[in-house]
Amino acid sequence: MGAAGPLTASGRSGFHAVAAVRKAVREFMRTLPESAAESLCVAVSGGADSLALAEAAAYTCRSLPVTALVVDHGLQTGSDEVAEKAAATARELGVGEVRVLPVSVSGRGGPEAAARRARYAALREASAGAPVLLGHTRDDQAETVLLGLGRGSGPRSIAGMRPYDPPWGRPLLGLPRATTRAACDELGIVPWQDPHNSDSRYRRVRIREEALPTLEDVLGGGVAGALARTAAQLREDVDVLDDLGEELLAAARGDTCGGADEGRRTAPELSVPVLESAPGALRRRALRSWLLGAGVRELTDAHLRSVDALVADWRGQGGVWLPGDFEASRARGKLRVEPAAAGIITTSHHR
Ligand SMILES: Nc1ncnc2c1ncn2[C@@H]1O[C@H](COP(=O)(O)OP(=O)(O)OP(=O)(O)O)[C@@H](O)[C@H]1O
Repeated sequence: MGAAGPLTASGRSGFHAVAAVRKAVREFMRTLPESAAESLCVAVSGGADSLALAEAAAYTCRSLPVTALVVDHGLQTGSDEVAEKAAATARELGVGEVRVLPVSVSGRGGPEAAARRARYAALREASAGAPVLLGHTRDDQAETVLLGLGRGSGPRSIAGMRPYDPPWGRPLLGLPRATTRAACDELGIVPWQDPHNSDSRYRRVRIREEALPTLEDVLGGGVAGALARTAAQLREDVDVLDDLGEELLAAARGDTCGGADEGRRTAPELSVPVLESAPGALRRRALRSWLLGAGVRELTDAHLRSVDALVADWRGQGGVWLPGDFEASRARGKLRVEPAAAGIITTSHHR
């Protein structure tokens, strides 16, 4: 079809949605640091969002090598055909290079979560440091915010997905999903409909099909946009607080201007008096960053608050158990974290 070609050559009017998607990509590209804009990948599932995005990237970034990456999870029979069809459509839309990445899906958390992990890992590896554009739209953002609110998540979650969180780029976060659907119509392509997207056993699907329309009835149209705007405002605040948390962490580690030495960076002890003097919101940010840096994963708010209690509510309690068999403890005015097997004597566990 060579859609990018004929659309440009004919200069036909009426391609409003295609133009809107291209504009979003152009504006996104302007925000990238120069070093990140030498080549580009687009993650293409074959759905309307990522196909409209692929066309816009190929058209807008003609001077760059653009590669479409299609992940085949191999979960359903025929998944290879879906992937090949997505790849063929991306080629038709003008993408120069297209790669299908077969992945094997296994591990914890059910097939959906495992597929998602495998997909992001394969995309990251195949992109070799280039930005990877994803087709998340404003509606996806609104759903993410509502899901976070329903779980009682913290501000980082409610702040939603970031437009650029290297290597992931999300140029379409400001556009409604209807625009990508309309763009596909204008381009004359029929996108793949993921059966999961209409399976009401998924909470996200019910948010999309039931909760958001109800909220629109009550609050008026434009709720998705409003939620996305709230998320964007929150992101600015979260970024400031995160930076302050990092400063507190550096102070608690006793870093000098030159930064911590290598040994300290991997398992630094933190000064309790420095942490004690800070507000809880910053302290918990500093502790989170410290624990992640030490290799602790899957930290919940409850874990974080238990570690924080070693600082702010100290009653001589023992170590705090953390996922991955780490233990945080306090002794002689210092906090430390290390693998539990290292022999810390634990008098109380927070499992
Ligand atoms: N099989 C796939 N191959 C390549 N890219 C994909 C694939 N599936 C999804 N993507 C990319 O991820 C984007 C978001 O898709 P989807 O919402 O289904 O994925 P998700 O990562 O599970 O979403 P979320 O991040 O909201 O949980 C798509 O627009 C596309 O860019």
